[in-house]
Amino acid sequence: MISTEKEADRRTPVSVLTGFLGAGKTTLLNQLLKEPYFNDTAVIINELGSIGVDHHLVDVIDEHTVLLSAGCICCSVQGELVDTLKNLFMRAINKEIKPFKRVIIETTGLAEPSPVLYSLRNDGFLEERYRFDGTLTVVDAQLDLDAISQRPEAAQQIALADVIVLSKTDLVSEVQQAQIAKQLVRMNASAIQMRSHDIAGIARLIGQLNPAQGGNPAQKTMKWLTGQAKPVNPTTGRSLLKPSHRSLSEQHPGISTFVIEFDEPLSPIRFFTCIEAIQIYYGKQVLRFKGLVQFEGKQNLQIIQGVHGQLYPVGTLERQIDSDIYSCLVFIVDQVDHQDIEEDIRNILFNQAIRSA
Ligand SMILES: Nc1nc2c(ncn2[C@@H]2O[C@H](COP(=O)(O)OP(=O)(O)OP(=O)(O)O)[C@@H](O)[C@H]2O)c(=O)[nH]1
Repeated sequence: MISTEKEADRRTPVSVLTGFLGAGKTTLLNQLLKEPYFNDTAVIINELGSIGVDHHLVDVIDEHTVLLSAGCICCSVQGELVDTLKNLFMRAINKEIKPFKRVIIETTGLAEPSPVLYSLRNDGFLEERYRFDGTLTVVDAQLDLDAISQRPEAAQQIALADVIVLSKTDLVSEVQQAQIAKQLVRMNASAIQMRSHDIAGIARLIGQLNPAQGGNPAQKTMKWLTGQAKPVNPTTGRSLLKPSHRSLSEQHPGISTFVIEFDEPLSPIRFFTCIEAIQIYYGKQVLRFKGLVQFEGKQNLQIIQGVHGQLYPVGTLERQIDSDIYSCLVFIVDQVDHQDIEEDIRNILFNQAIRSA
């Protein structure tokens, strides 16, 4: 019965890939896009910073990859998302791009996924052509879930998940994995739990969740959408279904993002000394930083990734990018003055001094 209904629905499925800052969304997306099944996938990447980095980190960049930058789909760029979905459809119809069979939207780490659902259901053009397929939420297995769930965005992403993908399981013990899995069940009992290394298993789920046809366990999401449950943010009491059109700082109090650009190659020793000092000095106030950095003596840009105080192994961007940027670092911080941190970074990098505490 369900499969007949599924066959009847020819609309393009739209899956939302979400998860808190640095959880591993882009890493998972890259792995999924390597699967032949995902060849005909349109990807929409939403980034907070005014200079996007993530789209450079996605390995398969083609005409189907669209960047929505400088805002969060749950705040300022919701209209842009609607236009992007319309444009993709029209460009495929007009044979400007190859037809695509599914869409994956990678949200920012601060996004509440529900406004995406709102957009799909409240725009006649989109509703006829696209169907919401479900939300995959990536959760970093290293994180202290009690602490992270204090952030309303993170709690929301987990609560709305149809599939929870536990990432970085290689960095924690089996016991810790079992503990976090139990905690996640308490936060969302209906979501399917997967491990991020099970790419084939995750791939099989995408496009098949289809909450509207009851084929998926995340009834909660659909109840929220259809008004059978009260769709409010448990922390703020704010409706989850209305688009907010608020700025980043209004929507996510205390959190802000900024970009530091460098117009000369950096000394790697100074750079890593600087990052360590900044992490010690600002601690958990630096939620996330990432960037592309040109080091002295290196031909390719290096990929820098930091998540909640942890610097990840540096990667190399194998291809050249068409950009005016020499090196840039995007920071997402909580209650930090941008000028202070930028001054500290430039001081350590170029003058070897830091403000006293
Ligand atoms: N060891 C390990 N590292 C991982 C895993 N998944 C992601 N990472 C690393 O975690 C860092 C952040 O990963 P991303 O995929 O960029 O995270 P994200 O959720 O896309 O980040 P934002 O878009 O900034 O919120 C990178 O350095 C990844 O290499 C994993 O399963 N194991």
